[in-house]
Amino acid sequence: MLRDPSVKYSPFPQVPLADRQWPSRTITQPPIWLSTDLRDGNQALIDPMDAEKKTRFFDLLVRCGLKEIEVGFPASGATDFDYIQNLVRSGRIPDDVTPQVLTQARADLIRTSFDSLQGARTAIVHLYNAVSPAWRRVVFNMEMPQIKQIAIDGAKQLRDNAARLPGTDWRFEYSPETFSTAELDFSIEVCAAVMDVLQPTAEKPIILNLPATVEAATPNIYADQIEYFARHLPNREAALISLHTHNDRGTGVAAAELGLLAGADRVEGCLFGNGERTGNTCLVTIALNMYTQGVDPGLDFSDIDEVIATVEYCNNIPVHPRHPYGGELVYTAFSGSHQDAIKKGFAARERQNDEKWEVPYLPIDPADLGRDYEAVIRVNSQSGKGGVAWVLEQDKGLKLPKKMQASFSHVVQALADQTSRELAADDIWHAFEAHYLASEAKRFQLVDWSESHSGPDRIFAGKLTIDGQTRSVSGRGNGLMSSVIAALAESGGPLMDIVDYSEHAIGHGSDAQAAAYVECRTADGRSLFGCGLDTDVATASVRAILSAANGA
Ligand SMILES: CC(=O)SCCNC(=O)CCNC(=O)[C@H](O)C(C)(C)COP(=O)(O)OP(=O)(O)OC[C@H]1O[C@@H](n2cnc3c(N)ncnc32)[C@H](O)[C@@H]1OP(=O)(O)O
Ligand SMILES: CC(C)C(=O)C(=O)O
Repeated sequence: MLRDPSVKYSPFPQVPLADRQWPSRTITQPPIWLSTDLRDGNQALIDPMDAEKKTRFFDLLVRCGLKEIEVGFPASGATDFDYIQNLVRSGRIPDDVTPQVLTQARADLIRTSFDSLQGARTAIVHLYNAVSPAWRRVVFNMEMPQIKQIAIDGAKQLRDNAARLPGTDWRFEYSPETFSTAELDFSIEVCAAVMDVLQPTAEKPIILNLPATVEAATPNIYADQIEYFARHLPNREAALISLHTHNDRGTGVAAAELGLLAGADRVEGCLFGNGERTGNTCLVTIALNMYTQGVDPGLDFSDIDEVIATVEYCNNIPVHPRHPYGGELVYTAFSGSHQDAIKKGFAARERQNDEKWEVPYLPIDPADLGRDYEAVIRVNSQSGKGGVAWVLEQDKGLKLPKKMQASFSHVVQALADQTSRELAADDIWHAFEAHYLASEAKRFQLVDWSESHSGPDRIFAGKLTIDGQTRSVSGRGNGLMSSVIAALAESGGPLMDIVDYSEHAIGHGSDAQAAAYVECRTADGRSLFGCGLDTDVATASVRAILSAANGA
């Protein structure tokens, strides 16, 4: 790296727009969406999609609600050309979906592009040529007037080919490629020249797509560029302004969002941000960002896992586990304070009377995307009692009292530190079983019991295994639990008092079980926690006392 990067790189200049309006606007309605997965996404893949993959992707895009889909670059070769022709002939393009194709501004390529769409009811042909200084100099070795002429000639080809194939309702899109690094007034001049040729109207507008072909500035600059363009373009009402951002600086989504504030009508992008280099703007993220602001994006990602599976299959690229909204880990908290807040958020939700979503650390309800709540909390060495309790509740229906949660969490923490890995629900359950529930290794185990009354007292008569020997024990108290404690004390067990008791049902009907929890205090002031599970609630509480005694 250079000590002084300014010898090699220059800061991006400001846009001369003193009275910019976009910063005080909000997005209140969705744009027109175009998916370029089958074109910009596809051209960036190691192995571009074959017809089978393109078909699967196309069908997915239709299911997600895309109404404009860039299906390929027909002049690139037979793979795309044949796919597009077959797509048109197959009848699988719904009436409300418009296919779009991209072409360079070269007469033969434009002709091929039109031919690929022959027979389509309606279609968009998208023409591009780069307009920025570096491309003019390096790629084309041309001055501004010649670059403008490429666009004008291309527009004439669009017009003439549309006249050649009148069976289709043709629409046109023009991209001044590299718009965001070009002189704004020149982009406007070129777009206006293209409009002069194609004569769009408010009823049949041209799409002017303004790409950040390579993202080179902060998103506010892109927004300024869009607002400037929209305010200075002649005959603005005859154009739909479209955004096409790339993610080179990691702000492709932000740029598109600010571009919408700046007055754009349409957004081009790819699912999960596939595309050249760092990718195109992610349509899933922008759409769901709107959704979480209460704006219906008009795209349906309610089965996000199906979307991911198809996208990963077709692109042969995994969706990153931290990708917004879709990533495997984006609704998962491992850390204790997040888990505590999420658990409280879900508990508060059960008590509230409306749908408003206010679960801390979860910006969207995972259920809206077809995800369940199982993965929202996972346990490792960073976790806390709330997380452990959540997993036991989700997995086994156990609702541990708060102090017992804290006590058991030490057991789990030790296990996580020892194993240095995530603990699965099964690991946690086995630790709980080993710690609280009956097992061969426990000192006191229940075999059978009965209860009788003597005046105000209760008399517990139990058959227990104590230190491996089956023995009959009995105890007297003013309730069942105190009589069990008395029986234990007379049989070599600890002297304890009950400090806290709770119980709840697990499940419903004849399969229901009772869970009982006790906190006992020993003569020397220690707290012992116990849990008992049984189909009978009284037996569950007897087991809970024995469980606490086993902890002594
Ligand atoms: C920003 C983007 O994503 S743009 C889309 C890019 N996508 C693709 O390129 C995928 C499909 N492309 C292809 O299959 C091929 O590149 C083709 C069929 C388009 C063209 O193939 P070829 O002519 O063999 O090669 P190539 O792409 O290198 O052509 C470069 C020539 O086109 C010119 N050119 C580049 N872009 C354009 C344009 N938009 N309009 C007119 N001419 C252009 C270049 O200046 C260069 O001209 P030169 O040969 O006189 O120097
Ligand atoms: C052709 C245009 C729209 C493009 O893909 C880009 O500039 O990134």
